[in-house]
Amino acid sequence: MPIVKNVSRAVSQLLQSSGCGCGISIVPVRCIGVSPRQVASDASFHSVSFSESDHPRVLITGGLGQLGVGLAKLLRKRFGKNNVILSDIRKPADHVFHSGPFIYSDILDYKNLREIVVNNRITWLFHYSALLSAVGEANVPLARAVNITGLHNVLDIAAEHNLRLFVPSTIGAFGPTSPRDPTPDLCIQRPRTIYGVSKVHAELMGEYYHYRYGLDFRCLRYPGIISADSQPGGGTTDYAVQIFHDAMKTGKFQCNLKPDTRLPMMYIDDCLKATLEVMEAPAEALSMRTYNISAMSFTPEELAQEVQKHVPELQVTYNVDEVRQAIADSWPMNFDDSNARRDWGWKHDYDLPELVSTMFSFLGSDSRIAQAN
Ligand SMILES: NC(=O)c1ccc[n+]([C@@H]2O[C@H](COP(=O)([O-])OP(=O)(O)OC[C@H]3O[C@@H](n4cnc5c(N)ncnc54)[C@H](O)[C@@H]3O)[C@@H](O)[C@H]2O)c1
Ligand SMILES: C[C@@H](O)[C@H](N)C(=O)O
Repeated sequence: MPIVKNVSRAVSQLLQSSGCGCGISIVPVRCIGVSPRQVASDASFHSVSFSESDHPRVLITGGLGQLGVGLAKLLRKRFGKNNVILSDIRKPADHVFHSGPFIYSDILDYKNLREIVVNNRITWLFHYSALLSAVGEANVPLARAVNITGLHNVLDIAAEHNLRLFVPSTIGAFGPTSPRDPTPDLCIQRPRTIYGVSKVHAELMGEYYHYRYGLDFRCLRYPGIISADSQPGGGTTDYAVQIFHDAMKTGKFQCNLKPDTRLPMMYIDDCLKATLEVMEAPAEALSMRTYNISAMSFTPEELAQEVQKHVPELQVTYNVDEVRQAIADSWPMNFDDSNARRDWGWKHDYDLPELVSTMFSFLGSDSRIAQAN
């Protein structure tokens, strides 16, 4: 990107040499005073050691959703329990609260977020707070606030405090005019959901802050993620998690997408592995700042067939949700992640058969399988 780099360098030089005392900053520092709310930002964080170490000090926003608790577990194994703070606006379950530092953080509260970053000397931020595709369509003003205004807060704080920032994007950042089979990293992006629009905005703003202010922004476009011990938060791909629970509990599953709706999907361990890998990749390895990642792609019918290998009596019916179906029909069917594979060595571990057997071993399917045989 020689032109972009030159523009960025020229703007920085201009601002540095202006000497006008007008307060123009090369990072987007917001002029705010002391927070009137003296929030004890490190209230649940007394055991933190502030000794210097090589490990990053991590904050995860929106950490009580489908992906955040698993990410915290992985990062704590790598960097130490007290170097990773989970945050959310919800109350954590006991086992989550006792598994490591947890803190209240509303990403719409800029000053509180800044206090948390400063008081805990955060160096890496994983920004997971979001309203997903289906719940976003049900409450557009809230989705716009959380997904767009929240991102602005995070970007400014990350740039101001020199953080390495991870923001996940999604297959939902593409739309009906994008090539769908396969979908490359760089192509038309005209999504038709507020979720998708906010994620394209996040990709572009993050990359802009990278080139303009030097922010170390890293972004992966996740497929639909499938996990056993956490529930999805209201997306279009949720059916692919629900089928396992219903197969186990009732042996009946009603799918809200048509049987031939093909979407890219991934097991959570692969998703979290990719997230850590891209954050640890040397900057020189990254030819881009936003990458597709892919593992498998299937339809509800294909997933049901694989599930029936474990629960043969499973009955699947279809009751299509028009909103979700329209969203799914506009999304990629297959994701081209060749750039991630080439640049930083991305490689998935789970294809459909491994995904399904792993889900059942987590959910303890043995009794049902035994019954079926
Ligand atoms: N799960 C997937 O299939 C998937 C796929 C692609 C991308 N992603 C992205 O990964 C990230 C995490 O996804 P997830 O599935 O865990 O989402 P989720 O919906 O399960 O969790 C999102 C969390 O954000 C929190 N939140 C909402 N408003 C907030 C606010 N004002 N301040 C702070 N937190 C707030 C919620 O309480 C919730 O715990 C999201 O950005 C999502 O877009 C997820
Ligand atoms: C694909 C992803 O972004 C999310 N699971 C959704 O369906 O909205």
